[in-house]
Amino acid sequence: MKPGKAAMKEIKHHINGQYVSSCSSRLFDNVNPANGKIISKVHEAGREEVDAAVKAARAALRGPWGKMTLDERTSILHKVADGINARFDEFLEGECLDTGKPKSMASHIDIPRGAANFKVFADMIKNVPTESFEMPTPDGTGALNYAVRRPKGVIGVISPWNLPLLLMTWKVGPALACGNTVVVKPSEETPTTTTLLGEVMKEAGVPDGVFNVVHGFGGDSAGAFLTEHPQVDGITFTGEIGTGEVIMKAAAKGIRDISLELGGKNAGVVFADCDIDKAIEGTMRSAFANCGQVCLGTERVYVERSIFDEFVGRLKEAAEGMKIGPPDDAEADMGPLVSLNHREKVLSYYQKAVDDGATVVTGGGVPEMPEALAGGAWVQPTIWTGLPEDSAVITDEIFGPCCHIRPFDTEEEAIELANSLPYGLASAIWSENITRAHRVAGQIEAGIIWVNSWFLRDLRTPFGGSKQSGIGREGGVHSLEFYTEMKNICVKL
Ligand SMILES: NC(=O)c1ccc[n+]([C@@H]2O[C@H](COP(=O)([O-])OP(=O)(O)OC[C@H]3O[C@@H](n4cnc5c(N)ncnc54)[C@H](O)[C@@H]3O)[C@@H](O)[C@H]2O)c1
Ligand SMILES: O=C/C=C/C=C(\O)C(=O)O
Repeated sequence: MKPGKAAMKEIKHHINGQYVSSCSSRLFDNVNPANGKIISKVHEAGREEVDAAVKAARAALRGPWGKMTLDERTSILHKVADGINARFDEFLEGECLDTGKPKSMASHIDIPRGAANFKVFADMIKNVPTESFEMPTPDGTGALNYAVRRPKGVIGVISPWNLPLLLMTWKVGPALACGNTVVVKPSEETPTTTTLLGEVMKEAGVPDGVFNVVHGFGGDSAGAFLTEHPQVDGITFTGEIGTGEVIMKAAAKGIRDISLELGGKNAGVVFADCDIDKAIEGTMRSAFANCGQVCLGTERVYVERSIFDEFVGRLKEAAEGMKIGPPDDAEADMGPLVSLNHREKVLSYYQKAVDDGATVVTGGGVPEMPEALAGGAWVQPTIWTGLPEDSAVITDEIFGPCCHIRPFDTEEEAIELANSLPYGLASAIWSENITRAHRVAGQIEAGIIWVNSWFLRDLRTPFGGSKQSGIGREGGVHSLEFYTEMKNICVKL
């Protein structure tokens, strides 16, 4: 190292309560997508580190964690939440460096939800009852059945890069509340906050081995090694549909349970009787928030013909009014995409839209940014009209700040268009006619429907996708269902 030059930060695995390097010394770059600069070097786990993490997690099931009372365990999880809040600025800095997202957004959504995910599920496991049934027996004395929850065991958690802390804790919170131990493989794009959480766990009194982190990529790397590991009892995954298919195959070996929260191509349906101010504001967020990198986002918008031109004009004006900027810019509405690689994918769809004959209402390219940010993964918010429904731009999840708007004439047509793809994660319906809104909500094939809102989250509600957008539900008691084994005890009286 040259004199005066600070050493590059290294991100290590967190195994059995210790930060450890990879035996292979294989490191990969963690890049700041706002300027293309390397933030840190990340250790890539091989089979050996993954095995050590899984073994630590298994041993911890039988250690102090497994012997704690529910009160002890849940009070530790409250301390984890408090620990995240106490180190709020460090989490915020780490999340925003990894993703480039505006601090104004991450400080309202990502980090607070990271803490809330521990509190909510700690409280839930204490308050949700299990069932019991009394039954008659031929001798007249009867029997009593009662169900108890037991931890599933070692849970493998594979999480994506778009809301790194939020989506990882959405799984780790309930998994630990239910008494499991975890091995987390965060996205290679966003390793920082998951690693920092290891320190918080330790400070909060979570016993060693309960929360482990291994870093690396998916196929033929840490992700695959973890999901294929025979000592992992359950796998919870959020990410792309294609990855979900691979993980499902891995889980089949040894019959391990899975929860899959996958992608989609969500439809917004805007009726002429909507409050158009609310519909524009909500569609803006659903198309462009987090630079369009939200699984619940709306990339297909269907608008009733009588308000189509007004809606397109106003969404264009709103999109053009957005400020694009780096995390520290308090005025910024939108940051960069997560990586230059992902920008290539998004821009390929921007080109495809033009090739397929779209009218580019706004955007369609790369914004001009100041010199210091020129190496970042910036992209313009983009709106199209005029594409045929079979264009890949309409059928594929792009995961960028873009949407296509198409007019419809009848409610039936809108429902048919919304349901036309093999995905079904979320949908947003805009109408002041509440009877119609209920009627349409009941017919749209998606796991999550918002009426006159978007991304309004109550953590007690079922969350997940229908069709190819996922398997299972998390949230509320549904998370408890996945992260516990229900055992029925039948006592002859
Ligand atoms: N339904 C939801 O709740 C939800 C939430 C957020 C994101 N998503 C979806 O996630 C996607 C964006 O995230 P992404 O690009 O990080 O997804 P991704 O599938 O590429 O990666 C997600 C994680 O899986 C790992 N992985 C990749 N290949 C693997 C393999 N063969 N075995 C094991 N692990 C593997 C990655 O390293 C990463 O940690 C979008 O499709 C989005 O819709 C869904
Ligand atoms: O990008 C997808 C966002 C998912 C959000 C949640 O899982 C949540 O709010 O719990």
